[in-house]
Amino acid sequence: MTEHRAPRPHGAGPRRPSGPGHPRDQRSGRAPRAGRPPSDPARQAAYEAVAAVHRDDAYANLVLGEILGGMGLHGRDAAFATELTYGTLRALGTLDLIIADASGRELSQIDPPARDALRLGAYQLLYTRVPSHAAVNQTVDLVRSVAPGAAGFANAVMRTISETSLDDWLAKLAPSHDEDPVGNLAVHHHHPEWIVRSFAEALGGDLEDTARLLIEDNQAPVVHLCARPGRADAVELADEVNGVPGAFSPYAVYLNGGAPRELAAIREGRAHVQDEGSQLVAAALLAAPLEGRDTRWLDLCAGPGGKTGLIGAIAAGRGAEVTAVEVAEHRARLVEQATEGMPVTVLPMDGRSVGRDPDLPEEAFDRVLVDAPCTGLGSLRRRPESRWRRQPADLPPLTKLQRELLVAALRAVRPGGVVAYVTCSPHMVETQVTVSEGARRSGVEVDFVDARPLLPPGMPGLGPGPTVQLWPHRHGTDAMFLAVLRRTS
Ligand SMILES: C[S@@+](CC[C@H](N)C(=O)[O-])C[C@H]1O[C@@H](n2cnc3c(N)ncnc32)[C@H](O)[C@@H]1O
Repeated sequence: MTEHRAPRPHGAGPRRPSGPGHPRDQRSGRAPRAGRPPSDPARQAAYEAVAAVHRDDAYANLVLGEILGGMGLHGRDAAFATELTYGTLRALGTLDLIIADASGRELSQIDPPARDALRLGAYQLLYTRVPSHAAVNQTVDLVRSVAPGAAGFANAVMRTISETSLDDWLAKLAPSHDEDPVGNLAVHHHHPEWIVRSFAEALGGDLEDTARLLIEDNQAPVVHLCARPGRADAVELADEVNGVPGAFSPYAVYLNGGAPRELAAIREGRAHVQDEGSQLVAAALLAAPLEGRDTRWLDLCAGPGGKTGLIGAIAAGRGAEVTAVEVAEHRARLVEQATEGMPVTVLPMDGRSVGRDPDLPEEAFDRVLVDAPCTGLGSLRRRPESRWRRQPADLPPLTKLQRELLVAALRAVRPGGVVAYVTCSPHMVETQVTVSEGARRSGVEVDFVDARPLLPPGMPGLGPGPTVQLWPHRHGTDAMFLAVLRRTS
């Protein structure tokens, strides 16, 4: 196993307190022959993952697992590779500014393999405890193996970066806080400006709160389990998995580490992995007061089945039946797997066909969940690359689809029934605007139900209602949005 931890050198500039380090660069001064892979498998794995994300549009969480498995890396090597991969991908925009300045070149003028190796190298220099000489030498070795002609260039760029502390780089390259506070936050906390602006808008313009959110977005989230009602109890499950019961959801357990798929409770279908915020919004739909029949529930965007798994387990205890709709066939199959043994019927079809398909008649359901496809800006903690991949141009087609699905849901629900509209994005265009436009265009009369009392008592920071926005920095959950509408005619 390669050793990576080292005490932080005194006076080494602002670095992450718990970042990995390398105690001694055993290769210092020794150059490998061109074309040979560098000796450090963790850095090689991180490079392969970052390159695959940029070259093949891969998802880091998926591709890194395959790479680590293929290279047989585990323990501290795997942890170091993960930290380098995720940290580099999160900080990309800021690292690119620094590399461009240090090299005097546009990033587009640097060969992609050398560019990705430099990004990993700059991350080690500025955000970890890896000693500078190790970061420089290992990066030059890596560049020598992936872009042999660029080793001298990489050496010069890395040395230039290493001569300035992170604070000084940020002071030089970030816009001033007074003149451009959003631009300043974007560079300091590694988010594109348009995303910072959208978060600030959803937080009522409070930039200090926005900064807290951005900081939280750069942390790896705790894994949450959902103890399926009727199959597991959260307190007992917490004991079983050496976790702790969640702060808000009665079904939540926070894991202290380890691989969830190895847990017996997951294998046996007593629990599934699910962010606590997702549990809360799904349970809120079922907590809304309802007069009359309460046995036909609809989940209009079900794949891969996280919320259907919770709703289906509650339906089993309340004598209800769930229709779960999912347009992507492979995701519909995942819903089937996630709801095995539950009173759930999965329909692999377009949720917008309400009223046009006999399986989805109008005015037929008592409770409907629309967990709409969205930008996912509320779960950036989980997908390190997605903040740089998402673009404002993604919004118009997504919001059109969201509106159409909400209209379909309002037609599918019976008068007196309730619809929960949910997104894992706090962007106002995907939340408030979609809800008000969807309700207006649906052609049915609706009232907003105050969603706050549908969440556990005493939850802080729920705002003025009637909709609810959860936040990573306030609730430790993804930034889930919830609006509950009752059809009145
Ligand atoms: C945010 S995800 C739902 C997550 C899911 N509720 C869960 O908790 O696991 C949105 C889902 O909607 C599906 N979808 C997109 N367009 C759809 C449509 N027109 N009809 C039905 N499902 C759709 C996507 O394939 C995706 O699986």
